[in-house]
Amino acid sequence: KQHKFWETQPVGQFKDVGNSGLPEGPIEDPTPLSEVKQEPYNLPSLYEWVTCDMDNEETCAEVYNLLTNNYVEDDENMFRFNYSKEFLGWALRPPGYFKSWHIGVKVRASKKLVAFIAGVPARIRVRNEVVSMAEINFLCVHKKLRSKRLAPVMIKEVTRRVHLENIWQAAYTAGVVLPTPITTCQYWHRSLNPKKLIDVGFSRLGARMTMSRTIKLYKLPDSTVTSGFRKMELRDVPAVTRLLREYLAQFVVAPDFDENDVEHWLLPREDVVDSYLVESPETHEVTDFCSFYALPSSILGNQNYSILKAAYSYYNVSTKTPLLRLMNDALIVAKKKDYDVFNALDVMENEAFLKELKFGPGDGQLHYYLYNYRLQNAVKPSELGLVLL
Ligand SMILES: COc1cccc(CC(=N)NC(=O)c2cccnc2OC2CCNCC2)c1
Repeated sequence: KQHKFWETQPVGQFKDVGNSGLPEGPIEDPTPLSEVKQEPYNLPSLYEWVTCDMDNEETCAEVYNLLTNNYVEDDENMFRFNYSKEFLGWALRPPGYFKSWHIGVKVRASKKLVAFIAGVPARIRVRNEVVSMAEINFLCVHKKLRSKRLAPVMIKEVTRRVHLENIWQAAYTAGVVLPTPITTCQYWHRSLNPKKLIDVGFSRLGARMTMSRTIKLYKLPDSTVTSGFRKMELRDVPAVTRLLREYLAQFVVAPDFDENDVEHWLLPREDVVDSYLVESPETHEVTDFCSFYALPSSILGNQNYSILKAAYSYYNVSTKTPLLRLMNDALIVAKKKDYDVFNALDVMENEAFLKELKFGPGDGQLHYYLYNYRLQNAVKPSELGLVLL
């Protein structure tokens, strides 16, 4: 019964794990475009498909409101992701994006948006193969329409529209185990505003710890310590692209960023994404890079606070500045920008700074998946160079 839908899909199946007879790579071959289903999948008659034009303020607000009230919550239902409209506009419109991959479901009668799923194109390298993929994200069904089996038909519809653009693979993450994770990551949190985190129930006062002792434990300097540390600017795109491409080459799965991608995904945008680099004062060479994105959460049911300001570690490269010092500067700027917590996954080389910089382990895991692409051996989180929003 479990995974009835996923057992029908070209994904690594649990029964095949460890079967070294199956080759690494695409599971199914591309279908000739003429044979791809031309018309949308059937929805229950009360509902209709809509394409959400994220250039349109009103549509962006509809998607924002649906996610704000119905998207992913933590395991204890105390917090819910609250992606901002600006963030959604950024996340869904990278170079080469397809409007047709921003898919909504509306109630025919009321025109109310009750479900959403989105994809964006990405070139992802898997070992030595660069594969054109869709990164699928923001699958959301209104709380009142759960268990109506809407998610499978939405996944089939976005897959159909991705196929129409001659793309046959996808990457996605989930907090739940589906057939079959390519890796499972642990998430970690670094308190920046411990008093608020304890007040809202995100953290608990440590045993034998007082509040003042806890505040002192997480205190950070007022300014960064690395000389040459500054915000990334447009003129830095070529250097950051070189630095990032060289760095990501070491991972089994990683984005194949070009300058256009770097300009979109890493140039700072107020309250969306922040990027800093170290430019050597002597040689003016860009030697290090760190970045984080802004993903607040609604706090469900607290008298004093309604929003948790969270920064999420994005891509970081250290070649001259020790990673510890680079990431501590990232914490310092995040604190300065009034973030309450700095989150990170144990991907790439993050493990090297998590414990040292006083991150605590989160109580959940994030699983990474590839669609229609078999990876012989599971990837360790430290071999993963891909961060999805
Ligand atoms: C604190 O507010 C939350 C609101 C909803 C869910 C969670 C727990 C959770 N599920 N966290 C993560 O998935 C997570 C933890 C650390 C880093 N990235 C993460 O997820 C990213 C990447 C996947 N898409 C969501 C954001 C926390």
